[in-house]
Amino acid sequence: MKRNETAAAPCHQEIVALDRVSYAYGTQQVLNGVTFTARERDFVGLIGSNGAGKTTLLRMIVGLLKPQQGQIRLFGTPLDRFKDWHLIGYVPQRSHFNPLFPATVREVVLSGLYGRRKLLRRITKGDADRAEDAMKTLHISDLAEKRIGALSGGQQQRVFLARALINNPKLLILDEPMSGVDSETQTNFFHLLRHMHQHHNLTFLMVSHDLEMVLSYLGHEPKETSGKLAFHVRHSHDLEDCAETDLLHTLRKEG
Ligand SMILES: Nc1ncnc2c1ncn2[C@@H]1O[C@H](COP(=O)(O)OP(=O)(O)OP(=O)(O)O)[C@@H](O)[C@H]1O
Repeated sequence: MKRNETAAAPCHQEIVALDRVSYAYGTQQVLNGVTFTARERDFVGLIGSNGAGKTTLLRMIVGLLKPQQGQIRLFGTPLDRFKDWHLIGYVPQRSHFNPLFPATVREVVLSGLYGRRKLLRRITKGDADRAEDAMKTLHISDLAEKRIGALSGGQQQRVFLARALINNPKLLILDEPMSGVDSETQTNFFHLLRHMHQHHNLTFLMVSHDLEMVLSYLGHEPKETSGKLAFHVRHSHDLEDCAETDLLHTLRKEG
């Protein structure tokens, strides 16, 4: 199939397109004909009550579940042919993380570099430098040797964000990144995301329960709804051109 050619200015390429996507677990229909497009530099908040199908949708977008009907395109390419996974950073739900996992912060951040088929690749000097950069950017360099399970919730969030940013992605997917941490940590983390959205060429797709903070940025009126899911969207126009930026370096320069 050809690249999707819907009207898109050079900086507003289609990033994620859901075209009548449906999914059922057995007889339980969870998603029914979901249609939505996220364009470059949109910040999309995916809001819905417990069981609305948010996680199911994210799992389909990252290729872990296959839609039973409909199609998903990433960066204009149908999902079953999409290979550029380095363009996508993923921040998982912290509650899915096993606190006994025996890895250091540096190892967790480095693991973001491994593409799906590169698990056995050797770590190059460039990889190591990139990890140091990501940790500096997120102010977690002093935690590099600590076991991830020994950190506070807010510190763990930063580690997972550093891991997601290590490849300089174009799309950042976050699954309830602010759950289970205190409100000050939530606010700081969201400010960091907002800053990244306003100043960098990044698209966000975030599942969240923290409605007030998120909706005050994205607006209370959803752009689209589908079943019990609502897509709240804010677009950033800060960058005047489409120049590529090295996210980690520019973020760090901004302090
Ligand atoms: N592996 C599975 N097998 C069977 N049913 C499932 C499975 N995963 C999810 N479900 C069911 O599908 C529905 C949607 O689940 P999903 O996790 O996608 O919702 P959600 O919107 O992310 O919910 P929450 O806000 O509680 O995380 C729920 O009723 C859930 O019980």
